[in-house]
Amino acid sequence: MPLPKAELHLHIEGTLEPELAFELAARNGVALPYADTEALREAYRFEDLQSFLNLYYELMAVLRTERDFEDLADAYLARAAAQGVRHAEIFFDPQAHLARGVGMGTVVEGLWRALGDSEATHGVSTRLIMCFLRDESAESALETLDAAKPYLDRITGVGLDSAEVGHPPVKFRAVYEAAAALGLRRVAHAGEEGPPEYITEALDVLGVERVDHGLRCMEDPALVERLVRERIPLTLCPLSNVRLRTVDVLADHPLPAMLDAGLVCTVNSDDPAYFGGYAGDNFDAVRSELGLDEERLRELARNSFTASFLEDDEKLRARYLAEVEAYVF
Ligand code: HPA
Ligand SMILES: [Zn+2]
Repeated sequence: MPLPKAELHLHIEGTLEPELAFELAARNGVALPYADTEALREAYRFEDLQSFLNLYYELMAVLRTERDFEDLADAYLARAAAQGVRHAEIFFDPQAHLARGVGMGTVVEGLWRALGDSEATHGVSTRLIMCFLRDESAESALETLDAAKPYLDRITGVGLDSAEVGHPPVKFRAVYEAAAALGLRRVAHAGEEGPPEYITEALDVLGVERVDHGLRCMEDPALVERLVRERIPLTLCPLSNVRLRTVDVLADHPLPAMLDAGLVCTVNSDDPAYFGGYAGDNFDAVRSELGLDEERLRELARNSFTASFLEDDEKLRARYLAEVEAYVF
């Protein structure tokens, strides 16, 4: 039995495996510019975040109907469950779909067809986090929040993703204020490719409760001290960092130093279909490549549940935490 864990940094569109991409392309009559799944996998050689995002947005063309989003989420939940994920807080990128003529209702209701009964079908509780694309305008983000208003009973929080450099958090001050007023939880990608100042700005201007990635905080000791003091969780994605060349090799990943510094780190998969592994694969990789011992792995699992947005179900959180403490490696 794998170590029980929560996944807090997972883009549902990034779970689109080549096999499912071709299946949905055939079902929807969409032509993909790749001969087969092998040729598509060949394209997974990324130079940086932008080269990944280009492919990530291109492949979304196959997602058209509620059933497509349901199948996508259902496939992810099955894989995640098999790797010990007991709770998943799942990002989605509505602007990438709205731009293709796929409505908010299709996306949210489609995902919900899988998420709504996932505790019963997969043994995985879920939350949905709607992300704004930071390389789109602030007005577009506000329009997206507006389009989501009929579905807020299904959406726990908002996030910020896509191309980071040149798109500082402050650009999204208004939409985060509006989201907070609607009672939504707030997270944001910061310090993946962008500078440590973006992390500070996400905290001070956007009021985020967790930082996605946050890796580059290590360049600013005063920021590390603050993150430790305020117990701000970071959702790290080790295999993603290697594939997007944020770190050269996994053995150089700062995770052990971050844990030693007292940061509340979690380990997640980001876009597992593209980056070579799901949540359990990321745990296995940091165990073998970074030499984390069992108590460090247990700490990461514990952090994943304490950092999760389970305030509306503390009994469930307590049950998960008890599973972590009782786990025998
Ligand atoms: O790793 C990521 N970073 C930023 N935006 C993203 N959108 C999907 N995955 C990512
Ligand atoms: Zn991400």
